[in-house]
Amino acid sequence: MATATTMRPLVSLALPDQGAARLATQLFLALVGTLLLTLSAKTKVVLGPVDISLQTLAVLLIASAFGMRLAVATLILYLAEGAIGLPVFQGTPEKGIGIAYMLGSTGGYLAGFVVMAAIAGWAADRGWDRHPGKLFGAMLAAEIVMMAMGFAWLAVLIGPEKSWQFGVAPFIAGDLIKVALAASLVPAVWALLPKRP
Ligand SMILES: O=C(O)CCCC[C@@H]1SC[C@@H]2NC(=O)N[C@@H]21
Repeated sequence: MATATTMRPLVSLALPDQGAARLATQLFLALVGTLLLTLSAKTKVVLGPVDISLQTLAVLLIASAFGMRLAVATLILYLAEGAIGLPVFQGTPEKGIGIAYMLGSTGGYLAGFVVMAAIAGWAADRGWDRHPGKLFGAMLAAEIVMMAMGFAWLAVLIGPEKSWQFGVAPFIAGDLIKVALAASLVPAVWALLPKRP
């Protein structure tokens, strides 16, 4: 149910108001979102147990364009595709597939993507996607939570020192740039759209 604090995210401009058409469009968007996530996972620089990729940028863009509910559904669909063995993740199929892969070195980030989408989508639902400063703050919080989850799981597997060395330190600068990019892009799209009453 909509509340007084709920604003419509970008995707609402393309969504039918109700009924089967709305559901079908949401399903289509979720599938397109998982394709984008797969492409972003494969756009990578190989480093070691965890590689550099564009996944955080994709998660943040999807979340701020879709809003919390559709973004979380999209991320869950993405994880489900991976769980049944589709090669949608950074290291699939070469480092394994399915649940076995998801319990490996990048499992914490994969779970973290869902929380990241929820935080950034929550901000978009409150109209923060129109303001670069507010959106940057929310996306930075989302990034920190996701990285903490990635770090914690990797620390269980290889210890905290190595987890910091291989799972956090190499990504700080690049991920900050992705956060800044996502936080600028979405408000810029809103600014280009004709003002609605
Ligand atoms: O196996 C996967 O598909 C998940 C890979 C997670 C990569 C993490 S996300 C945060 C950090 N930034 C990057 O560019 N790579 C790592």
